Amino acid sequence: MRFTKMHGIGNDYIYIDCMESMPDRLPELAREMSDRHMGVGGDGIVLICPSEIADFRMRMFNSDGSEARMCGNASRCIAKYVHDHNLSHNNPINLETLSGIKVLSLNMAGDNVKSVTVDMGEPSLNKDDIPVVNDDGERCMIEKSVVTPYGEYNVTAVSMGNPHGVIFVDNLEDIPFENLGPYMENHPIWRDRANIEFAQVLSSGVIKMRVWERGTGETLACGTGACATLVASAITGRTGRMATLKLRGGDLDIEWMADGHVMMTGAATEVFQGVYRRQC
Ligand SMILES: N[C@H](CCC[C@H](N)C(=O)O)C(=O)O
Repeated sequence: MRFTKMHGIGNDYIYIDCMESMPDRLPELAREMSDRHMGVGGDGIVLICPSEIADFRMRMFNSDGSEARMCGNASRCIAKYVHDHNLSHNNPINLETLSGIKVLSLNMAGDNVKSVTVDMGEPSLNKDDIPVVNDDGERCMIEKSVVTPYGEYNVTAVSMGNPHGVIFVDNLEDIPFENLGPYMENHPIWRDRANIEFAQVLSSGVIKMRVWERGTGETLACGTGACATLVASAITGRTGRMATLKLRGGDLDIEWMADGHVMMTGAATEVFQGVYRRQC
């Protein structure tokens, strides 16, 4: 099985071109290929498939085998892949996802893809959309206090087509990330677990963040998580509607437009291609 290893500012996935055929037992394949010792190694797998309603269709599986409804960093890498591998010369490219069609704009330098801007669509703060277990009759969950064995934290729930819990802290160095991340990912307030973002606002236009992803654990970057963090920051008055999100793997420029759509711009990198011998 041929594959291409790519990353979006360090959020590394294994990309499989499924324009002709689709492997079976995808959760098992995701777990096996993502293993960093006995497989290829990655945060998960991403399938590039034909679509009847867009240019391409994305399916994305976390390293634990769970399928996600949207992946921001992978969307940018798909745009670069289909351009570089001559699958399409459209610009923008329409990508079908489980969270609707996303529009991917290639920012070119000559024939090289310098960066990609993704229209991530509109966020939702409605607890039913995230989904959050609704135990207090509130429509949204904004700065809700959650008591944990590691201290009390205020959580803001945002959907970018997938669930996010955003926690603002004074200093990212001072949090018990390895314990708090999985605890919050699996907290019973989430019906389907959640991606957890820890964010430190550095200025009105710069936010530093670390992310514990649902189904993968810590990643060096999370595109949907960066968008969710910007939205949470704007609605809680910490920043405006545009900021640079500084993640461990690099920066993303995010803007929450007046029309409600969130635009995310960042790099996409192809690292190597290979042939995988399936074990399962
Ligand atoms: N772990 C996420 C999917 C990957 C999202 C992230 N890698 C991104 O770039 O948006 C979830 O289960 O919803």
